[in-house]
Amino acid sequence: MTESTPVDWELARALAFAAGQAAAGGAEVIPLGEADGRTLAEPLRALTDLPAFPTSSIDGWAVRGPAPWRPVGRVLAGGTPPPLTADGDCVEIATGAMVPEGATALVRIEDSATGGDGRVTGEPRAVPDWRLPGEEAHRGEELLPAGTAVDPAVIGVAATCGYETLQVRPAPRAALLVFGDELLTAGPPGNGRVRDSLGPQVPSWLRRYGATMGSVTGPVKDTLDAHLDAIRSALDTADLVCTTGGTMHGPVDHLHPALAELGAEYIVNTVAVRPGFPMLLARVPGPAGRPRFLAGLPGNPQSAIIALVTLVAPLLAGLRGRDLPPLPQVTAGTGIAGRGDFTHLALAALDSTGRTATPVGHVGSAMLRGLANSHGFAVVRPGTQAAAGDTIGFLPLPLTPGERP
Ligand SMILES: Nc1nc2c(c(=O)[nH]1)N[C@H]1C(S)=C(S)[C@@H](COP(=O)(O)OP(=O)(O)OC[C@H]3O[C@@H](n4cnc5c(N)ncnc54)[C@H](O)[C@@H]3O)O[C@H]1N2
Ligand code: MOO
Repeated sequence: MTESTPVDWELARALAFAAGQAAAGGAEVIPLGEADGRTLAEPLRALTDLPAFPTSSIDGWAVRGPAPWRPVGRVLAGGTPPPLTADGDCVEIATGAMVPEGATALVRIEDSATGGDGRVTGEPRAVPDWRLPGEEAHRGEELLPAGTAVDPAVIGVAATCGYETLQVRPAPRAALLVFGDELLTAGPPGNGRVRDSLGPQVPSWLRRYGATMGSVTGPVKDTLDAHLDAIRSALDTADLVCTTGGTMHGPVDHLHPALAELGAEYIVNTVAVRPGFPMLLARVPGPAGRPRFLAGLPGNPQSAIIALVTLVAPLLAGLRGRDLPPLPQVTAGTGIAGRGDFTHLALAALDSTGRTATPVGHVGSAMLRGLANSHGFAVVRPGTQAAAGDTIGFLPLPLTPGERP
């Protein structure tokens, strides 16, 4: 049986992040429309001045010299107008159209009048109604640094600049293996059997942490051979294999023996955190020398999620070229007990300001009800306890703002 000293919780996060960073992929080129959630592998630079040409921001007239003006043509968005060569000439112009060379002002249609002789009069506004080249960005200017998280707005800026593709970090590919002969995959629990609650939820958490989800397999039979086969086959295509259950040393807990058989090297083997301490993260030799990872999530469902937020989230952040987000500081809404030498992660809900965290109920390690009512975990460090009003760390779940009241 493998005995190990539990690693401090903050150190465990840092080790997982560093392991991910060290194994992060280079760059790949993907179409803009597929880039949401990726990380820029190189800075995003303006390919031209932005706007790229003097652009009308109104519908009206581009005029030259003093009024009245004689209309000599029309320029629509998308066209390249001939220059206005003589004072007293104007062209009708549409919003978004290129302002002709020689124009001295733009006059809004509603600020103009056309006389019986067809000549136009009117007053330009004090603030010019056109956008100058380079107003938003100059050609070659860095708009966003490498390491920027790609979101829809970043995709929009890239499109504005004229990009069709982006150089981004590869998305880590994850697979999930669920261990436990006692698990049911359908119907209500009873007669010694429980429903697998991790197979259905862990892939969605992994996606929220930026992984591309591959196979989900289970329940895998409780034999060492079945574990080995399942892990080997998952490692064929995944950068990260998450397993659930079997992290302890019971009669049918085969994870540690399987890791030994695979020649895995522990990055973290048990963490000084409650709940969730039997969690582990290992590096497994992969084909073509590419590092692969196995995260062993404990079987108790809340403990499995704590292992995800503790080890898997930082690992994936490192693999994706992201930073490890610092823990926000919040105020404890009530007292929260410490757990001796271990860090206590207490499921908690934030108030509407997001600044006060109050523990919720139903938080046993075998329960999930508290998780579904929380925004994350209040962090009570070893040897401490929190009193109401104390400032403590808070580890958020990957929920979008407003998703959970
Ligand atoms: N002698 C000791 N036994 C245990 C200790 C200990 O310190 N000494 N620690 C307990 C703690 S803490 C945890 S956490 C669990 C972790 O055990 P495993 O990772 O080996 O998990 P299993 O034994 O396979 O399962 C534990 C528990 O969780 C249920 N389970 C498993 N998978 C699922 C799933 N996909 N969906 C729902 N429920 C699941 C399983 O039925 C068990 O009830 O070890 C303790 N034991
Ligand atoms: O720490 Mo276990 O992980 O209590 O459920």
